[in-house]
Amino acid sequence: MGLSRSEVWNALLLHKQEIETLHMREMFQDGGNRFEQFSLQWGELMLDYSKNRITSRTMELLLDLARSVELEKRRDEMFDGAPINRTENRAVLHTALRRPPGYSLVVDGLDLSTEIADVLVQMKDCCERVISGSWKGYTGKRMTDVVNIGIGGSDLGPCMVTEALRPFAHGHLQVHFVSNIDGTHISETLKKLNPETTLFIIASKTFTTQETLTNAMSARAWFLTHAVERSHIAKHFVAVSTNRSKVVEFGIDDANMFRFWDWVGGRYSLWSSIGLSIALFLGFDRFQELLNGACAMDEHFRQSPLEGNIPILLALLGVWYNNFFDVSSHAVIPYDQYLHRFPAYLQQLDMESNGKRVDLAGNMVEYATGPVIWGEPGTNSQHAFFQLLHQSPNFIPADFIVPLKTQNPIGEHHDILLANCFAQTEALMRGKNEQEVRQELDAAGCDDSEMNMLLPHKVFPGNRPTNTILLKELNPYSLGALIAMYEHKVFVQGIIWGVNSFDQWGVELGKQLAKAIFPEIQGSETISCHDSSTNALINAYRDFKVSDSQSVSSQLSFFDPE
Ligand SMILES: O=P(O)(O)OC[C@H]1O[C@](O)(CO)[C@@H](O)[C@@H]1O
Repeated sequence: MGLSRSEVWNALLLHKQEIETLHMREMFQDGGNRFEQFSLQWGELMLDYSKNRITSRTMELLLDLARSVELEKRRDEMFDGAPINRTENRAVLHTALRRPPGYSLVVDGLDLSTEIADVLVQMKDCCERVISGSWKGYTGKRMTDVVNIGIGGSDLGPCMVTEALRPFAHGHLQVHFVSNIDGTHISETLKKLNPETTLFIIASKTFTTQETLTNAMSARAWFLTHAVERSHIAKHFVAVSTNRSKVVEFGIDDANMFRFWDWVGGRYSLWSSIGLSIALFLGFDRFQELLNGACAMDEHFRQSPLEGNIPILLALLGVWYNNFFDVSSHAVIPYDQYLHRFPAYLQQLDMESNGKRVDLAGNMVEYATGPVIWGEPGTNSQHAFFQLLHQSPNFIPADFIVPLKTQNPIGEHHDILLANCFAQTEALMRGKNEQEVRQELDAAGCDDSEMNMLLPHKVFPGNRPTNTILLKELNPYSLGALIAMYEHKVFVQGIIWGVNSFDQWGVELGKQLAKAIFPEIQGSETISCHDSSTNALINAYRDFKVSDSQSVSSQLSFFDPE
């Protein structure tokens, strides 16, 4: 029977109607300690989910929903290496990358732990050589800069982590990330670099990704204009990939390849050798702490009962709004500038995983799946889109992520930051009702006509749900745990919705069409084989290129409305 026709789904629909009119403000007033009831402490991480539109009955029903899809069994299948990525017939074992040494995991007769340990040793050795300066460039100088060239999972995770953990960096190296095919990205990055002291990491699981290979070739060409000798490439280019033959074909020394495996999904790969840029920036020990934090969260996810399990609770709350309140978006607001890339990272993790319209059997789902994930750090976001969070007709649930310790204790900055954060979740929950606005306007001396004009604009409906995730400190260990927490949240939602969270066929069509359009853009024929819109766009660009190459003035007249 389909999920949306199941008994528990119907019970949730009915329950939603019962509690729909309840306001969280009243729920907090109605005796009992909601915070105690709906919060969890796990090590140095605390989840406060009391500011949600839930009662204890809601949570019982949501937990029943989780049980009805045999969540625990499905979770164990993932950890044990069953081929749960069915459309690609692969296991999903990024969790194996962060297990402690000596933990054996045999899949298809192969002990993965030995392979994983070997690559970690290779990464550690590379880090030690680069950090100590014994890894020398073609003129005998030590490396000062590392450029990670990759895209999607081969960029977003390492980029987010190195930004988040900047205060923990060794200070011996700068890291740069080049992902976009837009030549601006690599050009602006290369401008800052000295070829004699730069190490390029070409990071691509498949080693066939157009953006990464094009950027890598441009980097190699730039390097060779300075270094001249091709043999120098070995000292300045390393690769991270599952595809040895393509790496060698590209011209990277076999010894300079750090491998990983097809059972590591791109968006789950920062724990693998894709994390080399992280390890180089922070030092290998700190990278290991990141793995340890993730491993601790894995154990929490595997062993805690459903009702005390942080990723499961977050996933169920997401399902509650997505499927029963028709909310299709979820905001993530870190109150920490170092986490400024965290929402972008989560977008791929969540949306590439659960943005699916068919279930595992290939049937269309009859309910919403993955929400749109978006966000920006506080307090900047307060001055950008919080207006909508507070007063739009529909509500958008949000996660507030808050490290209690600042790495930059200057003046009162941190106290003001946290005051704002706590005020926002309180305001979103409480709102401001008509009576309160009236009192305020009265006190300000408003007459009746002004009062009536202003009143509706100044009312805040409140009842807008938030989760607050407090971390004692943002450090490698807690960040590892935080990322793993979201990975498992996404996994749980995928299980509930019955989709394959580990493939991404939806990115293929655009890639295929771009391959067809590329030669058309470079040719001399007027294009007429697409729809009229696409033909016109291609032809406009081709015409522009011709006129641009003839004169700068014709370039300007192209945009002239006359
Ligand atoms: O690491 P690769 O193989 O270059 O792929 C990069 C990214 O491209 C995608 O396949 C989507 O286009 C992602 O899933 C992946 O993280």
